[in-house]
Amino acid sequence: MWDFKTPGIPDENFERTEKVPITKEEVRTIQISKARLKPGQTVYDIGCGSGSISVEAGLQVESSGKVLAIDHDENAIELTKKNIQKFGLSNISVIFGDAKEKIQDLEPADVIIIGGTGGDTRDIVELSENKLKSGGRIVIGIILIETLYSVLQILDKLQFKSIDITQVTISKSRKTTTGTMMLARNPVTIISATRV
Ligand SMILES: C[S@@+](CC[C@H](N)C(=O)[O-])C[C@H]1O[C@@H](n2cnc3c(N)ncnc32)[C@H](O)[C@@H]1O
Repeated sequence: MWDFKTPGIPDENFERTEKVPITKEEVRTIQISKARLKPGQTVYDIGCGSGSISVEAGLQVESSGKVLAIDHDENAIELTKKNIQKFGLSNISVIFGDAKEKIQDLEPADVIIIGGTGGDTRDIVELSENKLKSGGRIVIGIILIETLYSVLQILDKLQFKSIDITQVTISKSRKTTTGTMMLARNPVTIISATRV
């Protein structure tokens, strides 16, 4: 059982597989912070991958809230279920399928977190507009510049305000024979906004 509510659970605490990418803990921490989660909220984690965002969100919204974790990859769904079990959470439901279809049947959300859905991200953002409650938050993690451009274009046309764009490049230390060097990871852009 994980005892802390602070975002940024170390990656090594999650079950991992080679087949499923995980949003690294430092980026995850920023995403969770931008989501401004509160107890009792309903959250979608779209492209849940390892389920690390779902677990962090599940802890933040507490047992009075819920998280709907969606992925179209069976390996991701299986891994997410393992991590939910590992952290002993009962407020996360897992949905297998394409988020563009599955999102249509979901109850309205307070927060939608979208991560690494590549070419589908623009369409998922567009569909999210009608699924977010007024005042709800959207947080999008983006790696590809094509995705970034398409999301910026669509966000401007939708009913969102306070659009914030943050790009981070995390470097992590590695010991060498002569000292400690910093190794840079790829930049990640995090867009967050509030539904009007
Ligand atoms: C970078 S991973 C997300 C990592 C996750 N946030 C974590 O912390 O483990 C992106 C995920 O999005 C999923 N995905 C991509 N397009 C999707 C779509 N249209 N519907 C559902 N899942 C999708 C992929 O299968 C993949 O597991």
